[in-house]
Amino acid sequence: MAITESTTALAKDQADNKLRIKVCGMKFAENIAEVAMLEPDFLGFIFVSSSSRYVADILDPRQLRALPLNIKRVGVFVNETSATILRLAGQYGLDLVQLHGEEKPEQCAELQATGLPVMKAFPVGETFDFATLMPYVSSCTYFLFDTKTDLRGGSGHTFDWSLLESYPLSIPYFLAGGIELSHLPKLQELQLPGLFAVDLNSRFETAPGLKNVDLLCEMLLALRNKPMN
Ligand SMILES: O=C(O)c1ccccc1N[C@@H]1O[C@H](COP(=O)(O)O)[C@@H](O)[C@H]1O
Repeated sequence: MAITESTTALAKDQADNKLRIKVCGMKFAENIAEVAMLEPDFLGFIFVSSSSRYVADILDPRQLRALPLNIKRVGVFVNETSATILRLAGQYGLDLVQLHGEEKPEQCAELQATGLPVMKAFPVGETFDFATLMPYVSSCTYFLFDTKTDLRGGSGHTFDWSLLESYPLSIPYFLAGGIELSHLPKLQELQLPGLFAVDLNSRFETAPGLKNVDLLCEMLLALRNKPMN
């Protein structure tokens, strides 16, 4: 798919102004099929070998390619080469890649130029300097904000979401980091400019990569009709 087609297709997704939901860190075929029945907008797969959610040595790529088309497949990478990302994106039929390391704007641009949309993740500490985002504006379809910790991701910790109240850009973003069921009332009230999706991962697990389907079902049903902001 050419860059203009892929970004236009994703932009069309935003037309109804509904908050999107990504369930990340999926690993096991049966669990993936159960979670897919809940119809999240995005399912995420970790291609980082140091993660306990690493998927590449356990999941048959055909199972990922067989997911319903309305669920976008997101591959999560940390400081991986573009050649490897593109190879795995083709093999697993990824719709989008989430770059969770120190990837440069040039690499994001290189990947997007092939027609593969890029979501660049940024760690958020006690403060966040939005100027950090500027070099990435022309080379990313989405941003993702996750809690800054010693881990690369999947920490289970939240950050102060009110830091995003002054988000100054038009690029939509995913909110990540330790989101759990108890945050539901806060999420339902949340009004953040640019917020496009919430990302659910370790707080919905019974073991790394194994999601609690009942817990996710409760969260997805409650968030399904929430407007983005
Ligand atoms: O989940 C992982 O193991 C992981 C490893 C390396 C990079 C990113 C990873 N996960 C991402 O982390 C965020 C937040 O997860 P959590 O809710 O705090 O568990 C999420 O976007 C995952 O995609």
